[in-house]
Amino acid sequence: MPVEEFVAGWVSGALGLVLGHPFDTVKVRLQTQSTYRGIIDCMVRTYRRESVLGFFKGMSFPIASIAVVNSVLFGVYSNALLLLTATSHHERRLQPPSYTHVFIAGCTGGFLQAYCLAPFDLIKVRLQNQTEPRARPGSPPPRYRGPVHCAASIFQEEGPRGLFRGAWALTLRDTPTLGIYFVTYEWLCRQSTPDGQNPSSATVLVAGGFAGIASWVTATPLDVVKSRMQMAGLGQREFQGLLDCMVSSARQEGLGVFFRGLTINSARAFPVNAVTFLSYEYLLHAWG
Ligand SMILES: C[N+](C)(C)CCCC[C@H](N)C(=O)O
Repeated sequence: MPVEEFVAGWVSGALGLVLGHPFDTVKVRLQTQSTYRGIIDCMVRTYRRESVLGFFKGMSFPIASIAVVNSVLFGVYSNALLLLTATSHHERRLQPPSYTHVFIAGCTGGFLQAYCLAPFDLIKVRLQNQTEPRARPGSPPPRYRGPVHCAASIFQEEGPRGLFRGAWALTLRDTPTLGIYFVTYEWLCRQSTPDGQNPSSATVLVAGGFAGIASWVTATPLDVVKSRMQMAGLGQREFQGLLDCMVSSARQEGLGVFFRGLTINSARAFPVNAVTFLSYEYLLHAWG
């Protein structure tokens, strides 16, 4: 089994993540604090008070998890295509796989990465939703002191299965949308590249960016449901299941609820996935 794809997936995921983290910080602050007037106001105030470093708070944990998650996604995707079409990464430019094969391989990668991602994503969402200001002497400490403490508390309070809360919604979110991710990327690359040639760096950047947007736009409704199910069990309302969560959210807040965070997610998705695909292609080419 070729392993370069796993390593290239890991490195490219980490690069994309660093670039996207400032957007993620702004997104989380907008979602959890009501003092900002909008995206720009939040950026300006963060920069004034905390300098550029303010945008990179809390990045170490996602970096560790993206290493696992992205290497599984890209590694499984490429190896699934190898099984389906008997072509290696390099041979695929001359003998491009069908979009059906690309979609199946993408869904397989998405399905398996969702299971690795589930506990990491749960911890991230729980920590991101802690709105207490930084601990001051005398003030009660926040419920979770950090990622390790958060994982240990969930394990103790909700059992080992508690760590996989929302995993089903996450799997449903990621399986088809990562199929869409790779199909969009391949389609855009092929549109602007003569047959048999490697796509230019500019093409890879644009195709990767739009693949990220297409994937996030289609994933957003289930992203909202997933996050709500992950937060249940924390004294918030428990849902009977995924459908119950969807129906009651829509009833209470209208259909618009399924598109929360779409703008900032798309703004983040373009640079993150442009850089992810560019570095992935570059590394595999360099190891050629
Ligand atoms: C499937 N879903 C839309 C959830 C993610 C697709 C892109 C994954 C990428 N690591 C990123 O963070 O943007």
